[in-house]
This record gives sequence, structure tokens and C-alpha cells, in this order.
Amino acid sequence: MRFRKIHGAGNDFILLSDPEPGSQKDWPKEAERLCARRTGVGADGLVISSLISKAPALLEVECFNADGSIATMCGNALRCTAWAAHRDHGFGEMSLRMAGVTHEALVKDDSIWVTAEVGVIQPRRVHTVIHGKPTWFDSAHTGTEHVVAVVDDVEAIDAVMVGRLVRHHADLAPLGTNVNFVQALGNQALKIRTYERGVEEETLSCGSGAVAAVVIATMRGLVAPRAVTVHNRAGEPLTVRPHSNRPHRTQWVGGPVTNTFEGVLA
Ligand SMILES: N[C@H](CCC[C@H](N)C(=O)O)C(=O)O
Repeated sequence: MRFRKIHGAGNDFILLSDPEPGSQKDWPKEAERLCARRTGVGADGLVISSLISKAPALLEVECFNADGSIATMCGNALRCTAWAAHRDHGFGEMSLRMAGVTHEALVKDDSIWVTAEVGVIQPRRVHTVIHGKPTWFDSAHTGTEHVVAVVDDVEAIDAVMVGRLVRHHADLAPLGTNVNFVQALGNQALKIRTYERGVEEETLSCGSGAVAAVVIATMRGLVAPRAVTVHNRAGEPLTVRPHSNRPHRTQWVGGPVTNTFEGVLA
């Protein structure tokens, strides 16, 4: 089976486009096997896209985290899928359906944009002590579970240690959460680090996490409700901006996608 190894601002995936109907697999198990960094291809997740229709352009997208769990929303996986659909079918605009939610996608110059739906926001959802300092995390549902703490210096945080602690916090069980640490940076910019549930590691960037960070930073008055640059570990910033038709409900997240290599699975 052919695959692409592709990343959206450092968040990397194995992308299978239209796997043959006969090749139906146990995808959670395949995700675990293929995403393993030493014994597999290595990735944060496995993405399977199926073309539903060409006019209008619509694809169904499934995303499995590296541990085999389902991601109900993955902004970077959607951006990578849109890049591939542009390459394969020439689509400049399309709809991508993931976990029952339809996202808009747009290919514009070197940036690939997708929409994220913003759900429940809960200020001060969970509390913990980071390096001796009491810290609150707000939560924002952006298609999947995210919590966000605003900190003075993201570099000073042990993101894996604290991320794991909060991800397993009893107040957030049984679902758990993705964990974001955010720092305000000058005008309309944030710096972020994300610990991802399902990868159970810090990843280099996270689309839905960037959206959650901007929603919380806006609520807290750190940025204004317009385009915000979110600097990540990859050094390939994502931009988050409100959708013009429904600015309170929907955000666009955009940035680069890189197709690293293509191959055939053994
Ligand atoms: N990296 C993804 C989010 C994956 C979410 C996943 N870790 C989960 O909640 O299960 C993104 O770009 O939006």
C-alpha cells in the first residue's frame, strides 16, 4: 500500500489516500505499528482519507493517534490531507469530514488552511503546581479536548512532565486532555508548547491546540480577536484567525505542509 510521510508544521503523519476497499485493516493496530519511531515508519498519527465526491470536493478523513486511539479533530492532519487532495485532484477549496464534523479547507499559496469549530470554554478548569508555582489551566474544546495555561516562559516548563500530570488529572478523567502552555509574545503573537494525548509526548505543533491557545488568549485579553501568529517547537508558525461568517464559533488555522517522502508499506 502506498503512503505519504507528511508533516503540518512539524506534526507528522503517515497518510493513506484512498486505500483499496479490499485492504480494510485494523487501523488502530496499524497506527500503533506504523507510527512506532524505531520499528515503523514513525509518526504522530496515521491518517486515512477517502474521496467522497469531486464536485463538490469532499473527503472523509480518519485520524488515529500513535497509540491507536481516535483523534476526533486534528488540524494538522486535515491540513496535510488538503495538501494531498490539492496535489492529487487539483482542489483549491474542499470540505473535509472528520468524526462527523465538516471542515472547510483552503489551499492558498504556500499555506494550507482548515476550519476548527470552537465548543465549550471553561476558565480555570484544572489546577496544578508547576515548579512550585500554582497554575490554572482553562479548557477549550476545539473538536477535541484541550487545556491551556498562560505562563511567563514556555521554555522554562518541563512540558512532558507537567503535560503528563495534567493529562491524567483526576478532574479530567476518563477522557483526559491535550495540554498546552502558552506565552504572550509582542503584538498578536503567542509561543506554544503542546503535550498531546494519544501521542503521549510533546509534539512540534498542534493545529487544534493552536486554536485553543488563541481562544483562551483572546478571552484573557492577551491578543485581539484577529489573526494571531502561534510560534511552535518546529519553528514553522501557524496562524489562527476568526472565520468571517461566524467568528465566535469557527476559527481558521493555516501554515505550511511538507511532503517528506512517499513509499510502499511492506
Ligand atoms: N495534533 C492535532 C491534534 C490531535 C489531537 C489528539 N492528540 C487527540 O486529542 O486525541 C492537531 O493538529 O490538531
